[in-house]
Amino acid sequence: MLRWLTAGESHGPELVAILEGLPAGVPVSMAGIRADLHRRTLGYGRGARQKFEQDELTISGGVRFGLTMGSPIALRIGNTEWPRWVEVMSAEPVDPESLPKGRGAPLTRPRPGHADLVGMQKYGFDESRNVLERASARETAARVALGAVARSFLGELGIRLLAHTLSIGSVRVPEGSALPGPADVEALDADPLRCFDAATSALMVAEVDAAHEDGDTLGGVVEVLAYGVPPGLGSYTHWDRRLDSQLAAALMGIQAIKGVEVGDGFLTATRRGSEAHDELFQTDDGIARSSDRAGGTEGGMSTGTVLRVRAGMKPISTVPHALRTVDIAGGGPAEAHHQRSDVCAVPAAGVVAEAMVALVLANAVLEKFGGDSIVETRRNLDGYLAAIPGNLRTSAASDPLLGS
Ligand SMILES: Cc1cc2nc3c(=O)[nH]c(=O)nc-3n(C[C@H](O)[C@H](O)[C@H](O)COP(=O)(O)O)c2cc1C
Ligand SMILES: C=C(O[C@@H]1CC(C(=O)O)=C[C@@H](OP(=O)(O)O)[C@H]1O)C(=O)O
Repeated sequence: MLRWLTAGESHGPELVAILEGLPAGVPVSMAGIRADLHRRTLGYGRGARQKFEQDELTISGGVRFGLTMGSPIALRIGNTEWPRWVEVMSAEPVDPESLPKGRGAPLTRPRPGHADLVGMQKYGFDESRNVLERASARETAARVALGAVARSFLGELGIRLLAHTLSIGSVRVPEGSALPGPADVEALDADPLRCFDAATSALMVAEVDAAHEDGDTLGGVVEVLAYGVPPGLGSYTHWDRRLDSQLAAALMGIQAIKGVEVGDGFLTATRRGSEAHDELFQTDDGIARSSDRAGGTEGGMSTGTVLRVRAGMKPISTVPHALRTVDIAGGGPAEAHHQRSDVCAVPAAGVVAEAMVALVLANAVLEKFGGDSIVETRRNLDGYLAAIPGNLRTSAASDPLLGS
């Protein structure tokens, strides 16, 4: 089993992440993790902080000479903003009078849609600094770093992931458009909205510009695709063993994600049964499916076809055209606190979603195939695929990367 944990605040000295349970021999490079951290900072509509803050990565355990050792992997991501926040985020007590006027001021006008108000109620704070510091999606940098390691493990087994943007606000990629594949990752990284359809991407840019001009914010939908996933990850035998339930929980665990779909999801619920499922037929090299509406899971297990999951993100809650709230210090109506924020962080949410799917799949792979070294895991996977009788095999056409 894979276990992982993150700690750290948005304006604290650093984020810390630990990943435990990965076999030895998995390649892990600082450059690879940094590349993923960089991808998370991209996207048209992100705020100023992404431009000036650098993710300062340190690997402080579990990796030697570029390979995992089987021991817990410890990652640290320094916040280069820290020098400006040393007093405000001091672990030691400080004299409140000595705090800088702006950054150190109590935040008493909770933002609707953010964690501010309920966080104060729940933890007994009289202003929201302690809440927003941890509720902030800054923490997703730590998850993306962990996801990069999980992705490297999956890559060793021929599993490749990518994320792309399906919609921004009301602008959506046309239904039935071609799916991007592993070879398209560079093009997706280069697109301002991580959108595979150039015409739609241009409309999305205009949608972000319009929201920005209006002092408003936007959400949208991202889709994560995983190629090369073997059949049989997860299980129908119990609710929490289902791969789809684990994927849904992981995606919902990302800040601001309010809906998850597996495959065609809610659209499938509107179809008749005859139009909703993926029919099976025999080919020369195995059983194929006529379509991929299910998104690569049946009965809570991966089918061996491309895995496809979606996450819907609500618009950023720090709205420049400030929302109405109450000032809990003086009582009475007020405008919600606003300094700076992203107009739209959907492309970044896609990169985070990819990391979360990678962590879920890595865990599911280890649960099924185990192994203390990557050689052992690969041997177990190959043995399992080879042992599936010929009349039950999935056609390679279902997912060219799987090739079984
Ligand atoms: C990548 C990413 C970037 C975000 N950037 C901001 C931001 O700049 N300002 C903001 O108010 N919320 C931002 N959010 C959303 C908040 O983190 C989120 O609204 C908050 O945690 C409450 O959402 P919840 O109700 O889903 O927990 C971002 C979320 C993600 C995933
Ligand atoms: C710092 C990141 O995202 C932050 C997520 C975030 C929020 O409320 O979630 C609010 C913003 O932080 P601040 O209010 O300090 O500008 C974003 O910049 C990051 O993703 O690295």
